[in-house]
Amino acid sequence: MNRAEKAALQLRAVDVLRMLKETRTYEELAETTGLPAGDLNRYVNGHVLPGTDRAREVVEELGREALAGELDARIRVDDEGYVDNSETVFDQSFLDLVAPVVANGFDFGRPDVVLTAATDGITLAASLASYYGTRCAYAKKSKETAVEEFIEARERLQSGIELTYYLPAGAIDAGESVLVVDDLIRSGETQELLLDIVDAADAEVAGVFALIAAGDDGIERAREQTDAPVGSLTSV
Ligand SMILES: O=P(O)(O)OC[C@H]1O[C@H](OP(=O)(O)OP(=O)(O)O)[C@H](O)[C@@H]1O
Repeated sequence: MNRAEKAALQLRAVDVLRMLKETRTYEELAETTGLPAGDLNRYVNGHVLPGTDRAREVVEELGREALAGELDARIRVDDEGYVDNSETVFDQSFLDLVAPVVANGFDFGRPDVVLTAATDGITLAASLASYYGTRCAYAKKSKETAVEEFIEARERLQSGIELTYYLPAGAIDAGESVLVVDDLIRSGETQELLLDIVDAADAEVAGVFALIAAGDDGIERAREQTDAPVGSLTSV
């Protein structure tokens, strides 16, 4: 890890601690983290940065658990099992905290492109792409007027409706590594279409990630389609 990477990790740990501090006293934060309250106070106030080992623990272990807890608190599930996660996908700052935890906590290789499906996956994909310093692309259910060539993926859904996703052909180049992400995975149909697009582009799958897995079907379906790591931050 070079000096800039160390500094970035230390700053991300401070971001995670600040988020946790919003709903905790320093004593409670000390209990959650196992770190001394005095040190935490200095980190949260920006007087001192946590060392690399501590920073890594905060971001990778504590961060993942804490963010999953925060995510759970933001999810609303209605009587029919439909998930409302607008509190999460509309909060770009929260997703900016999620990105490093996802990138460090799962075994995804560094992608060239983070790919999602419009609409709700876009803010997560943007945070991850920004974290990795790579491009973000999203497939849409309709064709953009001025674009001439598309990569298309079509599927007949369980409901019987036929769904096509379109991605401008230049968005992914052959041989590139693509991390496929979405806010939610339920049946896995959307992820399957995105994986088909990666395949049609002759690109490689770096991984499949969803913030929320509604049941196991979608995750299992994605695992059948790729050997790359597949995971979610939480499940309902
Ligand atoms: O695993 P699946 O069963 O395919 O479900 C997951 C998809 O459903 C939602 O999108 P939706 O199609 O509702 O479009 P939206 O993002 O525009 O709301 C969600 O954002 C995922 O893309």
